[in-house]
Parts: sequence; C-alpha cells; structure tokens
Amino acid sequence: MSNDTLSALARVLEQRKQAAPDNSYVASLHAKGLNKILEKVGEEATETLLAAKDAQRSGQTKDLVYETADLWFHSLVMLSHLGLGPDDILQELERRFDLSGLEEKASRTEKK
Ligand SMILES: N=c1c2ncn([C@@H]3O[C@H](COP(=O)(O)OP(=O)(O)OP(=O)(O)O)[C@@H](O)[C@H]3O)c2ncn1[C@@H]1O[C@H](COP(=O)(O)O)[C@@H](O)[C@H]1O
Repeated sequence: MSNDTLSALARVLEQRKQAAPDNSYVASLHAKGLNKILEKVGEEATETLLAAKDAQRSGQTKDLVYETADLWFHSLVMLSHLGLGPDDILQELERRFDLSGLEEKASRTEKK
C-alpha cells in the first residue's frame, strides 16, 4: 500500500464519519463508538498473529496478507475516530528513520 493509497483511504474514512450507518460499514463502526472499534482492532490483531503462525507452518502467506489488511484498515478507522490519520503515524516512523539514519552516519564517521 503506497502512501497515496493510505491517503485516499483516509479521505474516504473521513467522509464516512458523516454517512448513514445503514449504508456504510465505517459509519456503522463510528455510530457504535470507540469500544466497538477497539474490539474490532483486537479481533483483527488476534487473527493476524494466528495467520502469521499458520504462514510459518505452511509457507502460505495469502491469509496473513488478508488479515494484516483488515488490521491496518481497522487501525485507520480507530485513528480517524480520534481525529488522527495515517500521516501522523508516517511522520513518527519517518522521524525514527531519520534518527536511526543519523546514528548510522555518526557511527560510520567515528570509525573513520
Ligand atoms: N478496506 C475496507 C475494509 N476491510 C475490511 N472491511 C470490512 O471489515 C469487516 C471485517 O470484519 P469481520 O471479518 O469480523 O466481519 P463482520 O462479521 O461483518 O464484522 P462484525 O459484524 O463483527 O463487526 C467486514 O465487514 C469487511 O467488509 C472493510 N470495509 C471497508 N473498507 C474500505 O472502506 C471504504 C468505506 O467502506 P464503507 O463504509 O462500507 O462504505 C471502502 O470503500 C473500502 O475501501
């Protein structure tokens, strides 16, 4: 999933906050509230780790990809419910990546 796909999905998720719960799965989650969304995140996390163990046993990764997509999706709904989006998480990952990049550079310079 590229950053573009994440951004496009996040825009749809924002629109669904105003949609009728009968016509939209995401709107129905918002209407049920944070506890229901967290229940789904927990369910999908469990299904993802079971799929990871199965993938290790069988070498088949299709179910793991499917369950991880469900987990990412429900995590995005949780973030959206709380006024956050994928950019907030990507920024944090980029900050860590920049920090580790700088540390790597510093240790390479020290060795010279
Ligand atoms: N990416 C997804 C997506 N991934 C998973 N799901 C739904 O997440 C649910 C997965 O949970 P389960 O397998 O536990 O299914 P369930 O038994 O129906 O769920 P519960 O009754 O327990 O809540 C299913 O209903 C899937 O359809 C998704 N529903 C929507 N999207 C995206 O969100 C957008 C908005 O969706 P709507 O709000 O439905 O228009 C869509 O255009 C899609 O791009």
